[in-house]
Amino acid sequence: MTKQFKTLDDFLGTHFIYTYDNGWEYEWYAKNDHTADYRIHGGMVAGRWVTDQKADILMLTEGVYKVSWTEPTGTDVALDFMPNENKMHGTIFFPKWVEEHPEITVTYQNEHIDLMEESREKYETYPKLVVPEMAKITYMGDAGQNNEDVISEAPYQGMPDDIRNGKYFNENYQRINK
Ligand SMILES: C=Cc1ccc(O)cc1
Repeated sequence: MTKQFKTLDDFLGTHFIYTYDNGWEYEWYAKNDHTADYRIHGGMVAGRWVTDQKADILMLTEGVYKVSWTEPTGTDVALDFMPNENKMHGTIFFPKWVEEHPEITVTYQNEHIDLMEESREKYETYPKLVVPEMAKITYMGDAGQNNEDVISEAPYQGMPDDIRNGKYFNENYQRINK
């Protein structure tokens, strides 16, 4: 994708893959002006995926976007995207229990909201683990808003490469192998 990002509308509907400087690889989709979907390919909670997470999404200045939300696990997230520079910055605030039991969160969260809410009561919250990292954006795709095909299955080994190599979506940004 070579477009210059100028407005909030330029950002909404964009699908990203990026690698944090600590090596964690994430995939994130601006589904609409108040919703995000994501998949985690590498790092402490690799394998986790989430759709329809409510988020606050705004443009801070031309081409710079801020996204923040709080999750059923108690994890808080603040992301800053600078797509014109192929960079973003993310800060993840993990409750202590996610650091100690990451495996509980490695699933399609939407089908296990009760378990996330039970776990955040059962285990400890503090001290939180704060992970602030810069990331390099390795893929951007214009998926359009409210595209349910973007994040529609669990992550698998090689998925980011399939997406980057044009093997995952057709010309209408629909998933090829359904
Ligand atoms: C915990 C979720 C999460 C999603 C995207 C991202 O870049 C960081 C955290």
